[in-house]
Amino acid sequence: MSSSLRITEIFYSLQGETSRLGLPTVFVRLTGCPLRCGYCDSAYAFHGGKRMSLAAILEEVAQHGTPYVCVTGGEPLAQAGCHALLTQLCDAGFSVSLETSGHLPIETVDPRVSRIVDIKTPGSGEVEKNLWANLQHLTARDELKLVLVHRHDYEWARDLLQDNQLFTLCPVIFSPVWESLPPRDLAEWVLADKLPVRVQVQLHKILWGDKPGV
Ligand SMILES: C[S@@+](CC[C@H](N)C(=O)[O-])C[C@H]1O[C@@H](n2cnc3c(N)ncnc32)[C@H](O)[C@@H]1O
Ligand SMILES: Nc1nc2[nH]cc(C(=O)O)c2c(=O)[nH]1
Ligand code: SF4
Ligand SMILES: [Mg+2]
Repeated sequence: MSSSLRITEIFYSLQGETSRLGLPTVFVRLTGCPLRCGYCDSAYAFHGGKRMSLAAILEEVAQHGTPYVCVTGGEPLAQAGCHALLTQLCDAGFSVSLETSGHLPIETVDPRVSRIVDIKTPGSGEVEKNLWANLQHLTARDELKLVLVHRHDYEWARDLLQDNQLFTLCPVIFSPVWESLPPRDLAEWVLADKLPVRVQVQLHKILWGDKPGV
């Protein structure tokens, strides 16, 4: 049934990631994910959730009275109805971003949406799930994100970006796995290599800790 979606949570917080960092934002977290990244901070969204109609989701989002909406999960694109949700949010005038694992096709996403496409690293345990064809669909309004577990992930990401000229497609974010890779180490590696990437630490976890609903 594509006119409803399974939803883990809808909440209002500061955007903690991407170039929209710090903006008051409504988050819609869709339930379910076909991947199992070892570091996942949203495993509570793998199962359960509440089935909601698109109209009910739109209504709850609108109640927060803020223009920025981030659709995430779980893996949002794993539910077919996600596309209609994204389009309806854009039609309603919201500025919409989508957090996706890069495992499912992004080219059918409404072009008004800013697509934040994760490239899964070896340290995630899910590197073989990357859908490399997605890279050819990225535009300047999208962002590439690499969440890094350790130095080996950093070198893998750096070499991938350099060998394939990925810096030119869209902004690139390097983010350390929370309380695993020290952010200062990542910062110093990027400075030493002079990489044109943005090092980003999850703002909401600095403010409120690692928990649902923030
Ligand atoms: C929970 S995922 C949901 C969207 C999608 N499944 C994905 O992986 O992009 C949202 C973002 O959080 C990142 N993330 C998950 N756990 C993390 C952690 N422990 N530390 C840093 N980033 C994390 C993911 O890599 C992804 O960029
Ligand atoms: N504040 C806040 N910002 C976020 N940006 C992306 C998130 C996500 O879980 O995808 C997230 C989240 O969970 N909380
Ligand atoms: S793809 Fe995203 S939601 Fe799924 S396990 Fe990985 S980080 Fe978690
Ligand atoms: Mg999160």
